[in-house]
Amino acid sequence: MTTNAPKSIIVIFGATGDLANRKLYPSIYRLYRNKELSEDFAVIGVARRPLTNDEFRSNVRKSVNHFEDEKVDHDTFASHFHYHPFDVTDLKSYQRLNDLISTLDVEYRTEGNRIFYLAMAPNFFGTIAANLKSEGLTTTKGWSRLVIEKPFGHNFESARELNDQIRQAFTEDQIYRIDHYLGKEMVQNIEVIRFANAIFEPLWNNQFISNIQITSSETLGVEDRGRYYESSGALRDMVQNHILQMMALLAMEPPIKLTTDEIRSEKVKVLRALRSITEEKVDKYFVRGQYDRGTVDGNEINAYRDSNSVDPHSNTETFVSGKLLIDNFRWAGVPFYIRTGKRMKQKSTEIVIQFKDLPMNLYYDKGENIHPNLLVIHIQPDEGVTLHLNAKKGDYSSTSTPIQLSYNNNSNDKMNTPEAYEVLLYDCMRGDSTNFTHWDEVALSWKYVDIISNAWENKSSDQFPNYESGSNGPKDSDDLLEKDGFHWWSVTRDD
Ligand SMILES: NC(=O)C1=CN([C@@H]2O[C@H](COP(=O)(O)OP(=O)(O)OC[C@H]3O[C@@H](n4cnc5c(N)ncnc54)[C@H](OP(=O)(O)O)[C@@H]3O)[C@@H](O)[C@H]2O)C=CC1
Ligand SMILES: O=C1O[C@H](COP(=O)(O)O)[C@@H](O)[C@H](O)[C@H]1O
Repeated sequence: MTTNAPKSIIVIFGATGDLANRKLYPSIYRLYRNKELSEDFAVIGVARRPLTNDEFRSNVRKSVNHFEDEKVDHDTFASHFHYHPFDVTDLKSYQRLNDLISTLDVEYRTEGNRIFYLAMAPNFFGTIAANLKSEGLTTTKGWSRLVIEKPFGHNFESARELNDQIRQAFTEDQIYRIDHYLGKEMVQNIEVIRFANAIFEPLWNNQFISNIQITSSETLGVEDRGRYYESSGALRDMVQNHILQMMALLAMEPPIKLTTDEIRSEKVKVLRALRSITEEKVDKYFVRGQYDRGTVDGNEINAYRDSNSVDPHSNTETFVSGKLLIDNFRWAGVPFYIRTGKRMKQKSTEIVIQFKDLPMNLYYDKGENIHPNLLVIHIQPDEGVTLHLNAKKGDYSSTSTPIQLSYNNNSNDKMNTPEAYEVLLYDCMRGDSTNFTHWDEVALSWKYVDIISNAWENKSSDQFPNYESGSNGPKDSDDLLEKDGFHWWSVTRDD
């Protein structure tokens, strides 16, 4: 991060909600504490409930009170926050919001710069964007930007409709579609590992890589989001966005420059090269699962179907694994296996790149079990990289043993690793949209995922629930790789 702190007013729609309190206020606090945000910033919170400025500031202070940082005066920090209650569907209220922005613009010297952050249910996105435009809030002497939370649509058609609505009010370069995985330190590190190291890029292709595995497992269940999750499921919730984004970063060609447009254009090419499957073949390439009761971290867990706001006969998947193929020169024949699920054994996001075996390995002749070379990118909770190699055992024999070269980002500088939302907010203020998703990426991802979700919607599973809470998902997911002669590399510490 540079120290060139941008000046702006951030208007948060949904200011009393979970996302604002749990993620956005702490992120703004950390930017402020790290002096990445100048004193010239103001936040306007919008929601319906009738709070005073003081009550709102007190809520903001509560959301950051776990930072016991003596260098920061929490009252001074909270004094930058202002509350403006109204129903976002009420067109008349936008004029008053505009007046408040103009007043604060002078007070905080923010030079007309405005960020509109839509931390609200997606059915409001289009209305808010249209109202901002029609009431003149997007016309300013500085810049105005729109940050949109997920989900961006429910399928390609609804995403296109939403995009058309938003594009009536904002240009593509003013729109920042959040995918919080793109703000994670080690996801951003994929490009650096690939393009700043001479040893990997020459091997990064189908001649040397046998398969790539992306796993994002969670121990949490659907919590109190049953209503949203019932209409989403793991495929829309995690695969359409986070998983396909990580895959695109792993598979893209080196961009000619590290600019937003060049990187995006390479990612788009990967998504275009994804081999589309027909509805009939979905079950050959994808496995779905739903958690049953079980034990996670020593706690007894109920089945998904027993969660709040979930249909007791629900057919929603809480687990997906799949085999993706990319039809281009670099990746022809290399499966990308993906896996994500709730209530699994461990919270972990990891990428494993498995290299092909040597054409003739002299140690096989000696009956030794040579471990394949793996490059593991640990996204979370551990952050780092491990390279699995073989070396001589430290004894008098000449036998080999697997060894690991590890870099652990957490142990180096854990306290300073920025939160994903913090990085993304900061990027938005600087006008850098590299780590946000372009419409073309969203559209292609939906088109790919729609075929799978249509197939599953047309044919309900008669096997749900099919994995125990606290496990690594259904057995079919293991079989998916076994058919190809592979297996999932473990993401759990105690396996
Ligand atoms: N929570 C999370 O961890 C994540 C959330 N998201 C996305 O972020 C968005 C917000 O989620 P979340 O914070 O959980 O939702 P919440 O339900 O917790 O918050 C919704 C907010 O919208 C306000 N609101 C609702 N209706 C209106 C209205 N008509 N006019 C003005 N304000 C209104 C509510 O305040 P009031 O009732 O006072 O009006 C509240 O502040 C969603 O799109 C979600 O998918 C994405 C990733 C993670
Ligand atoms: O977008 C989402 O992501 C979270 C997982 O995020 P992580 O940063 O904790 O890995 C997931 O729980 C949620 O269902 C989904 O909407």
